[in-house]
Amino acid sequence: MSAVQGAHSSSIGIFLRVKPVTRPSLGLSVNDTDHQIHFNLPRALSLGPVNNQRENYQFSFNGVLTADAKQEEVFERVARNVVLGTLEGFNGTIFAYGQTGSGKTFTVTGGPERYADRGIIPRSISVVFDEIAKRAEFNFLVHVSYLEIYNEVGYDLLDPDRDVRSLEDLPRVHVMEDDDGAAHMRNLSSHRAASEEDALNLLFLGDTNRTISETPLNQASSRSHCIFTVTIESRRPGEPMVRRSKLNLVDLAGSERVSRTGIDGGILKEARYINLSLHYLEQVIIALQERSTGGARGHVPYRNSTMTMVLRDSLGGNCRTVMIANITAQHEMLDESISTCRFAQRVALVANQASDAACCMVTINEDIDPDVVIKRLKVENRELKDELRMLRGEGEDRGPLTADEIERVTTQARSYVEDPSPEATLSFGGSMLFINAAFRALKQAARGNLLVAAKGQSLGPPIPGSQALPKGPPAVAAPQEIQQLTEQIRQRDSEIAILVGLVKKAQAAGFIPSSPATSAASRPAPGLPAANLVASPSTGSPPAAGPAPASSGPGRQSGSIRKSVSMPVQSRQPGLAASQSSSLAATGLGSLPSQEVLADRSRAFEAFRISYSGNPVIDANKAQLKAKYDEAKMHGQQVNASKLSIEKLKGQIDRHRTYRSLADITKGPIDADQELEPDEKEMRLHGEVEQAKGRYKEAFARLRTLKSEIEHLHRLLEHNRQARHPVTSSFVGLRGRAQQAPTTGRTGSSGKHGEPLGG
Ligand SMILES: Nc1ncnc2c1ncn2[C@@H]1O[C@H](COP(=O)(O)OP(=O)(O)OP(=O)(O)O)[C@@H](O)[C@H]1O
Repeated sequence: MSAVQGAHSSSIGIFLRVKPVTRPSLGLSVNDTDHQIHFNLPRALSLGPVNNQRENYQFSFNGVLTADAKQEEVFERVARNVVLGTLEGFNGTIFAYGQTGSGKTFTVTGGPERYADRGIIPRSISVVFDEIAKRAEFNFLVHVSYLEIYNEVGYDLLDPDRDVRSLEDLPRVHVMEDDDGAAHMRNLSSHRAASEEDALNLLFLGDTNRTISETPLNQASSRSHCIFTVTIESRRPGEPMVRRSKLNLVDLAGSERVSRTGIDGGILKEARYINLSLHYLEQVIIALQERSTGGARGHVPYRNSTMTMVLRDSLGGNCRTVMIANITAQHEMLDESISTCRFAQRVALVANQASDAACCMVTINEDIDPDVVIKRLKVENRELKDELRMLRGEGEDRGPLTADEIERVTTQARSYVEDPSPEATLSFGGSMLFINAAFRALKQAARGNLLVAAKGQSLGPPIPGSQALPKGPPAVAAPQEIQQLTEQIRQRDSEIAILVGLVKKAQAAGFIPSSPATSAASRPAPGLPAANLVASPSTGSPPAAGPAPASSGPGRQSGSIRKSVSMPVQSRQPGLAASQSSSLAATGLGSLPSQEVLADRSRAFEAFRISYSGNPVIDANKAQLKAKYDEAKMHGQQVNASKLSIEKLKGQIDRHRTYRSLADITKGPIDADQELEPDEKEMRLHGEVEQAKGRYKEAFARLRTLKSEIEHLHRLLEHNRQARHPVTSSFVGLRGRAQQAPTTGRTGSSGKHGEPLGG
């Protein structure tokens, strides 16, 4: 017998994710093509919450992620659209539901070991900032908050000022409801994240607080809910309309129920939730499901628990919501997996927003920003006052026009005269000062024309403050002038070639990392032979091949190098080496000895290296920096190893407690609210967890210190280079860019949420 339940007309998307196990149950088969999962239970296993007579169960989802699905696929199929929606102003929620150990945290946050294991949160952060970079026409503001709810109490995971040792050290958050029933978190901090790295650092801080604050008895990761929220605000510059949206990424507590069997073994009841608030979540879902399917249920019991209040907008509200049902393919867990699938089917029947919402009725959250409107009205007000004053013929309370203003008026008047279009206008607002200056400029133009007509007879001196308007076609530069300029350009190219050579040498010597910018810079501009970039510095003569100077080509890289190198301008005459040498000497490089040395780039660089007085200091700093990096790597490995061992131990504790709960049940009726006291084995495991945490904290604290020491050393190095050697600041600029490239990409993701990886 089988039961098929549909999931396709819902506005809450449901996805199934199956966690890989070494020996998957034969009673479970997943079909990714029709998005279904089948359970086939032998009668003997039909215990616990599983229905008494049925052996086959079948559930449909919007998508099924099999055990071999990678984190990237999960993000693309489940999360990307929701995340993109938040950039358009739609609220979004993604929540993971499933029993303890089924892979919720792995799915939402990610695994601690490999970069590829990053979960939905760090990937969403990347997408948010990538998309922001693409939308230059908008101004964005991103804020992050991280809330943990344990035993109905909310805790702020992002308080940077506290030394967190237990959950109680975290600031408490209170959920308040306004008149419209919307939930507001009092005391939950919200942090500005200006970049992906900022947001990843906040995630890392929250996860660290989450790990450290667990106490042996609360088992917080399994029994608490965590909600990472990204708030996005966007507007076009100067426009009053502002869009605000929220992305909630939710890792729910373990959903397992302790089940019990009636005396006759036939009647099965759900007896006890490990977490009561999930029971209330189910109540809310049932009420919403009844309401969505036209049932009589009017009241939705959101207020019964903190978590349902927080998620109120995501369930039956104005939000694009997706649920991930995490199950494990382990045979012993099939009853819990069926229970998770069944819950997902209920969720799939909930329609968000209005009752007529068969499809997504979620609305964009747009508001008028009163600040912008006020600013605009003030400007309008000022303009109107000016106009009024002009119409009344009142004087302007300012002095005469400045030379720049007169120049601007004259230029505008000239463009006006030159514009053949009958629609051309000349406007200076209400200012009589400007209008008069424009008249003077026009008069001058008219007199100029008369002058031409009168064959060169002047009508008098030009009007002070105005410029003669052009009387003919623009002057063509003299051939000598062109030649002189071409010569200057060639000399510049030679200077650049020398500096590019120096940069390469500096890279080879480990001064600066090689960057695409420098290597691209050393390539010739398109259409130019390579010889163009390595012209002989001793003569400053043009390169043998390639008649066009580098600057005339469209090579953008060459142009950018030119900008970043601050060479003195005097070297307009032949004899580059002399001017080059003096300019270098002026910057602390010492003088480059001769044209002969300069002709050989390796010798020139060596001369530069030796003459550079700051060298030993830099070398010492570099050695120190390397030592710090080595140490950081070691502590990074320690942090990861401790984290892994904490997770393993927690898994053991969970399993041990589950066995004990089941053993209790077989002995007779149990009190649903009574906590299991830890036994000897559990206490021992908790002790080991505490030790691992100690190691984790110690290594993490050292890492933190090292981070600031490393940053400090980097600053010192940059300072040394820039202060002593302004010319090489262009190298530093290149180096800075080369360093930034990876940071803006994935710095924070070198491990789980940016924590360092051992490797
Ligand atoms: N898809 C997966 N691939 C590889 N490892 C996984 C996968 N899913 C989970 N794991 C591993 O299984 C273990 C338990 O997973 P996880 O902590 O994510 O479970 P959970 O459902 O969040 O448990 P809890 O309710 O206790 O928080 C972790 O070591 C995790 O790295």
